[in-house]
Order: sequence, then C-alpha cells, then structure tokens
Amino acid sequence: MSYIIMGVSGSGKSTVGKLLAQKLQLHFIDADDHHLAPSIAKMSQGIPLTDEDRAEWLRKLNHLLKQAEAAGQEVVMACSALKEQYRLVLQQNLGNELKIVFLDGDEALLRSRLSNRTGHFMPGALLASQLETLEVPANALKLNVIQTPEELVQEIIQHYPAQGSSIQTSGRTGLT
Ligand SMILES: Nc1ncnc2c1ncn2[C@@H]1O[C@H](COP(=O)(O)OP(=O)(O)O)[C@@H](O)[C@H]1O
Ligand SMILES: O=C(O)[C@H](O)[C@@H](O)[C@H](O)[C@H](O)COP(=O)(O)O
Repeated sequence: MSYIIMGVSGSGKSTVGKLLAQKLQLHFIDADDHHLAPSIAKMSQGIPLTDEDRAEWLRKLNHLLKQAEAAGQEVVMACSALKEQYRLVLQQNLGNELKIVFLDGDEALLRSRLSNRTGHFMPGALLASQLETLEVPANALKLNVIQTPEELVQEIIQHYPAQGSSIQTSGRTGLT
C-alpha cells in the first residue's frame, strides 16, 4: 500500500512526500525525476503537458509502484496525478489500493510559494493550466496546504496507518 502525494505544482508534494517518507522510513520517489526530457523542456518553456506527453511517464511510475509491491515495499511517491485517468494508470495491476493524499490550496498561496521557490524547472506561469487540468479525487485524503509540512504529515499518518514494511531511510532501493 504505497502513498501518492498529489496536487498541482507548488502544492508541496515533494516537501510533504519527502518528510512523510523520512518519518515512516520508506523510500521516496519524486515523479518529476522520471519525466521524459522533451516534457521537461516543454514545461521549462511554460508549455503545459498533454495527455500524450504524460502517458509513458505514468506507465513508468506504475512500473515502479509494481516493482515496490512485488518486493513487499511501501513507497511514498510525489506525483501531480492531476486527472482520474492518470491515477487509474498509477493503480493498474497493483494488488493493493494506493493511499492517495490530495494537497489542496488557495491559488494565491500556491502562486506565492512557486514564486519563492528557486532552482526548479517549473515556471509559476503553468499554475493556471495545472488548476484547469486538475480533477479533484473522490477517494483521497484531502488536506489544505495552509498547514505546515509537519502538520500535514501527522494527518496523513493518522489517516493512513503504515503497514510496517519499512526499508532503508535514504539512498536507493534498486527500483529503476
Ligand atoms: N506546507 C507548506 N508550508 C510552507 N511552505 C511550503 C509547504 N509545502 C511546500 N512549501 C514550499 O513551497 C514550495 C513548493 O513546494 P514543493 O514541495 O516544491 O511543491 P510541489 O512538489 O508540489 O511542486 C517550496 O519552496 C516549499 O519549500
Ligand atoms: O503532470 C504535470 O503537468 C507535471 O507533473 C506537473 O504537474 C508537475 O507539477 C511538474 O512536474 C513540475 O514539478 P512540481 O510539481 O514540482 O512543480
């Protein structure tokens, strides 16, 4: 039962996902690290991705989740997963249901967080298209990101008790 921390750009997926993984001693996967190079180039230029751009990326992420499940590992994955159809691809052929956490926030707050973030390829200009694309999940723990990362992680742990299949706290798992 792995965790998907989802939401638009700037909602805190990477920050909260990393902290959750650290607290639960689980491996952390940032879906951003698995985008195809042309997708990174597009987003860097302020061009939103299409369903087609995301298709192979989502299959790769599903593969990583299946690998982890087969190895008896839970992982924490930070992934935008904006549409229901994307979340279905992530869940495909997994025996256990993913624990989905939706990080929700006011547009002005997200915009200000993106404008303060440095060293990232994603421009704040794409926030509007991210919000337009977003399909709010029905089957998720929905949290407001006005809270601190620590508070958010506490709520996630309370809502979705861990299964206890912890692995190394840092470094690589061999998942490719
Ligand atoms: N709950 C929070 N409270 C305050 N700042 C946050 C919070 N979550 C994330 N941030 C900050 O907001 C920015 C965007 O967070 P990030 O984790 O990169 O979001 P995402 O991965 O969803 O794009 C970062 O600069 C991060 O430090
Ligand atoms: O599906 C997408 O359009 C992307 O995955 C996008 O949602 C994601 O936000 C970028 O990868 C930027 O990364 P950050 O979310 O870290 O800004």
